[in-house]
Amino acid sequence: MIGEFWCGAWDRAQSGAFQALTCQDGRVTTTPFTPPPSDRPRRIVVLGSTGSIGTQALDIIKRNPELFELTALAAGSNARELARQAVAFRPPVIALAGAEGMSVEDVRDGLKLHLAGAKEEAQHGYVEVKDVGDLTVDPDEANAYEPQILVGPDAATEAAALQDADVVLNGITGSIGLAPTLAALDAGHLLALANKESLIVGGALVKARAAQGQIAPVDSEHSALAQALRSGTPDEVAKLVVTASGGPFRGKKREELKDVTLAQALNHPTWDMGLMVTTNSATLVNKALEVIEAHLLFDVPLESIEAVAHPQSMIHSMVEFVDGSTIAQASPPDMRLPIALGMNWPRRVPGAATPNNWANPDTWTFEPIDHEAFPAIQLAIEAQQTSPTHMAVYNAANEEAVHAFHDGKIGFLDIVDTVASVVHEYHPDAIIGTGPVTIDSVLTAERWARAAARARWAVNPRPGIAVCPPDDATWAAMSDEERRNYGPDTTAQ
Ligand SMILES: NC(=O)C1=CN([C@@H]2O[C@H](COP(=O)(O)OP(=O)(O)OC[C@H]3O[C@@H](n4cnc5c(N)ncnc54)[C@H](OP(=O)(O)O)[C@@H]3O)[C@@H](O)[C@H]2O)C=CC1
Ligand SMILES: CC(=O)[C@@H](O)[C@H](O)COP(=O)(O)O
Ligand SMILES: [Mn+2]
Repeated sequence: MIGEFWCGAWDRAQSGAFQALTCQDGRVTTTPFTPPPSDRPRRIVVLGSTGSIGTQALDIIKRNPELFELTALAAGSNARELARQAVAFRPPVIALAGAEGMSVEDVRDGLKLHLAGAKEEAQHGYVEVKDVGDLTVDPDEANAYEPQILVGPDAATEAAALQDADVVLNGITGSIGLAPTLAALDAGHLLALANKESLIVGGALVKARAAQGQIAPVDSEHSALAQALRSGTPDEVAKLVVTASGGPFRGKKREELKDVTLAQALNHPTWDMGLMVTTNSATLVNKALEVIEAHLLFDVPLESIEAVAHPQSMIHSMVEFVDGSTIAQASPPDMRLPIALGMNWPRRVPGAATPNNWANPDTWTFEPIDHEAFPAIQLAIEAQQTSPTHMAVYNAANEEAVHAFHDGKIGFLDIVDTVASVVHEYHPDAIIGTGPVTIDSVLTAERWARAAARARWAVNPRPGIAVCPPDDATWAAMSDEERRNYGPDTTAQ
C-alpha cells in the first residue's frame, strides 16, 4: 500500500540501524538518505525562526544542547526578534527576507541596528526570546558576536543550502517556502517539514528531489502517521485517518458562517498557531492541505485517506491496518513533540512534551466532517486528481483569499468560494502549456491564481462582497504584473 517514496524511510526507521535499502515487498529503493551521524549534536537551520514553529523549535534546541546546535536562523521581516534570537543563540549565520518593497541595503541596515540593540540588552546578562524566555548571555560574548548576514528574498533559500548543516526545519508559512525546501533537499540535508505548502504545490517536483527518508514530517498529523506506520509493514496498511479539531466553527451550517468575524475565526479551540494556519483550520483548508500532504508523503491513494473530526486534538492521526487494528498517536496538543521528533528523526527526544495524565477523567470524541458546510477537503481532492498543478492554484488562491479576509476585504465564506471558483476557472493548457511540469510552470500557475483571486474582490473590496472580475478580453490583454495589481488602490481607503 505505501509506495517507494516512504518505504525506504519506513525500513530505516523500523530497523533503527539505517541500513535497510529495500521495501518490505522486496523492491530495491533508489537513493537512500544517509541520516546525520548520532555521535555529535545535529546542526540545525531554522527557517521561520520568529514564527510559532520556529520559536518552539528554539525552545527544544535550547533544552537539548547534547542533541542540537544552531547553524542558522532565517526570518521574514521581524528583524527585532531575529536579532534577539541571534544574540541569545549566536548561530554563525542569520538571514532576513525583509518586507515587500524594501531594498536589501535597508534590510541589512535595519537588522544591524537591531543586532546592536540586542547586544546592548545582553549587557544585563540575559536576552528575552519569545517562547524560550530569558536566556543567560555573557556580555563579552554578545559583543564579540559577528554573524554572516544574508538578506533579501533568497535569504532563507541560501540558509537552507548552507553546507555546514545537517537538518533544515522549514517553518515558513506559505508556498514561498518551496525554494528553501528544494534547496535543503538538493544540499542533502534532512528536511524537517512543517511548511506543508511547499510539498503540496511542489508535488512530484519535491518528491523527485527527495531521497527516501529525507523528509521528516513535523505537521502534527503527519508526525503521528509516521509514528503509527512503524507498527506494520507497508503492505499491511489499509487506511490513514487524519484527525481534525473541526476549528472554531465545528457544528455550524453554511448559513451560520456568513457573518462570522476574524476574531472568531482566529479563536482556535485547541492550538496556538500562526495566523494563516489558524484561519485555514477554521475553513478546514488546513485539513484539505493535510490530506494531500499525507497522500504525497506516504504514497497512499486519496481513496484510502479519511479525515475525521476529533475536537479534543489528543489523537493526532491514526493508521488502520488490514487486520482491523488501528494504531493512534496520542499526546496533549503541543507542537514541541513533533518538532523535536522531526529534527531528531527517527529518534525521540526525551522530555520534549508533557504526556497525557491518564488519571484525569477525560472524554475523547470523534464525528464525521460536515462537507456541505466545509467543502474545502472535497475541493482539494478533486483538484489533486485533476492535474499536477491544480493544488498549486488551490493553495495560491487560498493564500490570497486569507490575506484579503484578514484585511477585511472579503467575508469568511468568500475564502473557500474564491478557491473553488479560481480552481474551476483554471485550465493548465492555457496557462502553463502542455509540457512537463517544472518549477517555472508551477510558479506561473501560482501567479495566475493569485491574480485571478485578487480580481474577484479588487473591484468591490467590501467585506462579504466579492466576484467582479474584468471581462475575458481585458484580462487576456493584461501583463502578469497588471493582473497582480488589478483593481483600486486599497491602501487609499
Ligand atoms: N504553528 C503551528 O503549530 C503549526 C504550523 N504548521 C505549518 O508550519 C508553517 C509555519 O506556521 P507558523 O509557525 O504557525 O507560522 P507563523 O506565521 O507563526 O510564522 C511564519 C514564519 O515564516 C517567516 N517568514 C515569512 N516569510 C519568510 C521568508 N520569505 N523567508 C523566511 N522566513 C519567512 C516569518 O517571519 P517574520 O515573522 O519575521 O515575518 C515567521 O517566522 C506553516 O506552513 C504551517 O501550516 C504546521 C503544523 C502546526
Ligand atoms: C498543530 C497542527 O498540526 C495544525 O495543523 C493543526 O492540525 C490545526 O488544527 P486543525 O485540526 O483544526 O486543522
Ligand atoms: Mn496539522
